[in-house]
Amino acid sequence: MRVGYLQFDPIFAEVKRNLDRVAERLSRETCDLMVLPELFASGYQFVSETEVRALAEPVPDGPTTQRLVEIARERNMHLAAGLPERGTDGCYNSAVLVGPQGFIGLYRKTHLFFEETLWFRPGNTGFQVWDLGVAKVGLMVCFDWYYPESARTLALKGAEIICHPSNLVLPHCPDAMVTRSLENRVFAITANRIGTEARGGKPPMTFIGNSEVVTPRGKILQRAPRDREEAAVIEIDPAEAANKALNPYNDLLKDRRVELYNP
Ligand SMILES: NC(=O)CCCC(N)=O
Repeated sequence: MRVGYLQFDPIFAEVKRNLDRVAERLSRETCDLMVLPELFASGYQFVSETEVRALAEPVPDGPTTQRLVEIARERNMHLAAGLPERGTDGCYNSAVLVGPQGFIGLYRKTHLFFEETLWFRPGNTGFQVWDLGVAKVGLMVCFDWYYPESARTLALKGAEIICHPSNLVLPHCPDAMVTRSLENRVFAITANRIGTEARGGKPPMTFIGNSEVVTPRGKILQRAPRDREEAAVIEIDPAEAANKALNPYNDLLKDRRVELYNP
């Protein structure tokens, strides 16, 4: 199975331009599953609720999801990507999974970071896994990595690959995802953005790049640079995520002592 990430530098609010550039870049890639960053077509540093509402879109009928479906159909690939979603009860920092057959699923970011808490409602979908046939895939978004329960829940629900659209600004995640993959014996594909945003007189936010694919044994198969756009496609075997046995005496998930975990 060929999977990868598109590390990308969007221009804030230039949704059509960003989508066109992504479509052009993906027209040169062949893979089964490509992960794009969080808020990849809108940008990140919102300055008002009005701005968020203007850029947020319904899922799956909004333009970004529909364009992703078009690309998935044209390129015969699955895409996981982040976008601002306009729900019936407010806006969410969401991610969608689409494929050649169309829209597959929606995830709303559970753990909001920094000023996201001003603009978005906390996600209410919970962590979900979809069986693509070629692999079982789960979604989490950026700051969800800080909570081990995120990747653990996806692993317990059978995810072989965790798609992790991100807009990372802190330095720790790329190394931390090695542990998330190791402790859950899953593949993780983190797709981060690059660039800097400094809007509305706010302090600049610089995104750290370092998108990566990590194996269930914690091996980094590819990590992007900090400050260059990059599309990478790697051959993996999702079945490596099926066996949770560390040795004949230890099974990572079966051996959990849940009765002792409650604080
Ligand atoms: N957009 C985000 O959720 C950033 C999370 C903090 C970090 N890990 O950079």
